[in-house]
Amino acid sequence: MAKEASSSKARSLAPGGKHVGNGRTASSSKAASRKQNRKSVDPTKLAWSTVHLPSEAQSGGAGVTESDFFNTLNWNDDDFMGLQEIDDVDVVQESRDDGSRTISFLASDNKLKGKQTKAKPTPKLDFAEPVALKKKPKKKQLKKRPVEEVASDVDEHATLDSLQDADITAATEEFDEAASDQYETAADFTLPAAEGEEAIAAGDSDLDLDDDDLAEAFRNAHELDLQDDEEADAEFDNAVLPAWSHLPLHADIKRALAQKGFSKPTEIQNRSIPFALGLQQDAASSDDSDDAAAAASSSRKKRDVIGVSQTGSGKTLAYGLPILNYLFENAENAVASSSRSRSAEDVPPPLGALILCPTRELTLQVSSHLTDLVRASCLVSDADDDEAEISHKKLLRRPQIAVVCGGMSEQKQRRLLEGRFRQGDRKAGVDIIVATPGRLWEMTRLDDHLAARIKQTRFLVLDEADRMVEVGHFAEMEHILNLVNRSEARRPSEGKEGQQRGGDSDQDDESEVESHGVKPNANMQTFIFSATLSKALQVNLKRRRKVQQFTKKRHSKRKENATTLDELMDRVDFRDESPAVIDLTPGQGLPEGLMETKIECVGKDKDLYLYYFLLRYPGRSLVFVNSIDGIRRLTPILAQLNVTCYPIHSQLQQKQRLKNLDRFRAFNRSGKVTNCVLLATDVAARGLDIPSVEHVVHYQLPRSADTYVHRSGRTARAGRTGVSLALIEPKEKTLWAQLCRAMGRKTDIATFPVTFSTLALLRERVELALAIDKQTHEANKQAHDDNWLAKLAEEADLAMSDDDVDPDAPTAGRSRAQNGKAAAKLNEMKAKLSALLAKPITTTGLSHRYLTATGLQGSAWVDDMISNRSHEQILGVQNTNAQTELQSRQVQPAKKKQKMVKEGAVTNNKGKTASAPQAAGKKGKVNKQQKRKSE
Ligand SMILES: Nc1ncnc2c1ncn2[C@@H]1O[C@H](COP(=O)(O)OP(=O)(O)OP(=O)(O)O)[C@@H](O)[C@H]1O
Repeated sequence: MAKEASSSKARSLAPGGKHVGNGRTASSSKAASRKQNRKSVDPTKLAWSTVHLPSEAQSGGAGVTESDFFNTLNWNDDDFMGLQEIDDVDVVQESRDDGSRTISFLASDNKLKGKQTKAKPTPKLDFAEPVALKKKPKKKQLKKRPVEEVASDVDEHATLDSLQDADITAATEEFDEAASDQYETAADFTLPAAEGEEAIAAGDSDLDLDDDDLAEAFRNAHELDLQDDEEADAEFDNAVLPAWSHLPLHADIKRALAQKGFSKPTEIQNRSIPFALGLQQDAASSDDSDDAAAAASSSRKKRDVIGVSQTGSGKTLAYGLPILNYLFENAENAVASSSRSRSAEDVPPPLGALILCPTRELTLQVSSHLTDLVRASCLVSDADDDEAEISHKKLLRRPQIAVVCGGMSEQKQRRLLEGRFRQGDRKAGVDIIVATPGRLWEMTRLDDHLAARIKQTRFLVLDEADRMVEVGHFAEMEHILNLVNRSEARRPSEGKEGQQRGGDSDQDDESEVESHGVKPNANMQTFIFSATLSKALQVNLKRRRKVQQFTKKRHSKRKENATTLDELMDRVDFRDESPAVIDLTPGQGLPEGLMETKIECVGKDKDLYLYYFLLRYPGRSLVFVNSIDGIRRLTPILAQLNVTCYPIHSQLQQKQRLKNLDRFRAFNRSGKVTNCVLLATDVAARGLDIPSVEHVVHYQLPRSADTYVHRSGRTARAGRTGVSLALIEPKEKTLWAQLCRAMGRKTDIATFPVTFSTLALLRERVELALAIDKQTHEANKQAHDDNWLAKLAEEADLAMSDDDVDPDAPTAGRSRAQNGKAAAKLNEMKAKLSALLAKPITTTGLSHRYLTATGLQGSAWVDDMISNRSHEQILGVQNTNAQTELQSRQVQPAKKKQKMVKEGAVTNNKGKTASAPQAAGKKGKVNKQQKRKSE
């Protein structure tokens, strides 16, 4: 075997990347002798140290403040995040005759984390002949610490250079104790972001090593140890999860489900997974049973599925589990076969699944949901250790998921798509791509390799399908679907036989179109899911084969009168002649636990009612506004009123969008839901799964029933309860009636009970906040105009006086004195509002100074205080939640009437509760009449 050795310095600036260098000036004889003492070492045993951010970060060298510095960093690139380095280590690459290579790391003992007495010196990592390692030693009791932590401990006291061998040994002894399993250590080492959910969501958890040689060395290290996992791969005991026992999912997936506490499948999962796995051949919906197409398609084992079920019912796993199951079972085969075919013809390996979602946040969430399950499937518990830990060796074999969406670095997404190194192959590419159509097409059209992978995808998912195919929304969808679609001439609708195939063979139809050197996958399974796929759409999807729709004539006609229905039928090339349709929506697609309610009020009072609701019923509330301008107006007003709110809309930077979502999701230190508001446009209406959202408020009505359903579905998820409140102004009444009609609603929803005396007390606060906002705007505008003028004057080298005002400017004529006056007024209003906000609201008839003087009411309040039931901000009322309030009014109509009268609401002559402005107006009239009488 001819060997040709070369020494290299490797560098990487990727998260989790390493920088190996021997660039130290080693002119001394000491250095020379150190070189002589070098031997081949396991890279995972080296004492890597974390690379810290440049000192500008601390000094603000790149800007005025530290945050300025961070703002100047391009976070879309990798900067120094996660980089680790080591000096004085040689990376030696040796080529063999057969084309394989070996990589070894040469270093002296003092470069290791500890003494190497326990571990055998690592042999050269050999691609061709992996060396079987010793069985994994038992874990020690001491808790494992990540390498970075230990390495930074060392850094704190001295540089590696200056440390004596003994010091290094002492500093790393603790780590050495803990890291008895070298490959778990390696996994910690190479997956520093693996502990952070966000990183996983963004796809950072992969072995994201930029340097090929280094990563290959790690890969080999991992591969060598993979054989150790066999005992953990034991059969799953179905008694642990009896409700899942009828679904033959991979044992590790069942372990993950148990670990996540998903004790039984949700109904959509229960009904759709059997079709996807090929267990059930009749369509789930009974009306399909007489359909000859169903019989025809029974020859096909694994079915295409169209799933419709209410929001929050677990649709992600309904399509995710069959995909993961396929990939878990076929992982090794797929990679092995892909590498074979690649070496022969250089054909890109097929993609496992392509999941298309309408929003960026949803792509991240779907990816995170599936990654979570994949990670949970890799948990192994040691007999000595109660706590299960992730086996990174297992994780390496599991499907990799990458997100492709706008607003984030395209370059990084490209790199993530390459995936990590795996058996017998170089980077085999990720298995699952979760993408928004825009960015995916942008990347695909310039990348034949990616296009070829997509073309062969085994699964295609359209999540929120109705939205995805909405006319004019995702022009790029058409291009992507064209990639995976077979030629139109081969579609079943043209009457050609032979499209149905059982089994999973991907190479049995030679006549299909070829481009990019590959054919679309004849066995691709298509999953289409949404909470709002209309019945008509489902029926037509089932009958699509009967419709002669693919002639060019019809195609052009469709373009003119296209509907969502036609779009979906025309665009998706189901391989299954009659996809299984599982529709579990009883009618409107709203979750069972949702309590809908409304408040009718004049438009200018919406802010007041919103504030009332948010103050009276604290919790996690999602407020939908129709426009970005609306959000920009409301955010500062709520902030003035001390309501913690985070905006989210499409014009916000993606980083900020995600940050705001995270803040909204966050729990406080004691693990409780924080009282906060997410102010959102419909960018957050679909799919987002945020735990414990108690209220959804439609500040403005959506323009379609589907959007109303999706917005409302952000609460009452996964079997929980929640409230959806619509604020309806008079001009929205027609729209509301249309929405109700579209949802097939016969009776209107209940009006939310409002305590008008409390509302009146809040009016002053809201009016002040609005005035402050207006004044601030004016002041800002004035300052902006002044600055502009001053700048022009400065550039022209002119002196400015009060008279030098642009006569055409709207604020023209305002003197400095006037500006000063305005500022003083603004400060005064702010002070007044602060004083109001500092004092809790006191309900009528109650004095918080002289509790005992307020009789029964006061003593009841004291009782409530003692038993912790009183409202924090409104004295005299109990801390009830909106659901209880609504329920109690609905359950006790008689009591409700009484109470409403007591609270100031007026019932009209039809016995219905009057809407708020009506009530307020009538009350005003009544009071005036009484006043006149008494006079
Ligand atoms: N079998 C299960 N048991 C318990 N909880 C589950 C199960 N499957 C999924 N979930 C949980 O249910 C929640 C909602 O799931 P998911 O987001 O998939 O709903 P969805 O139907 O896609 O909602 P939407 O229509 O709004 O997109 C998630 O938090 C998920 O973890």
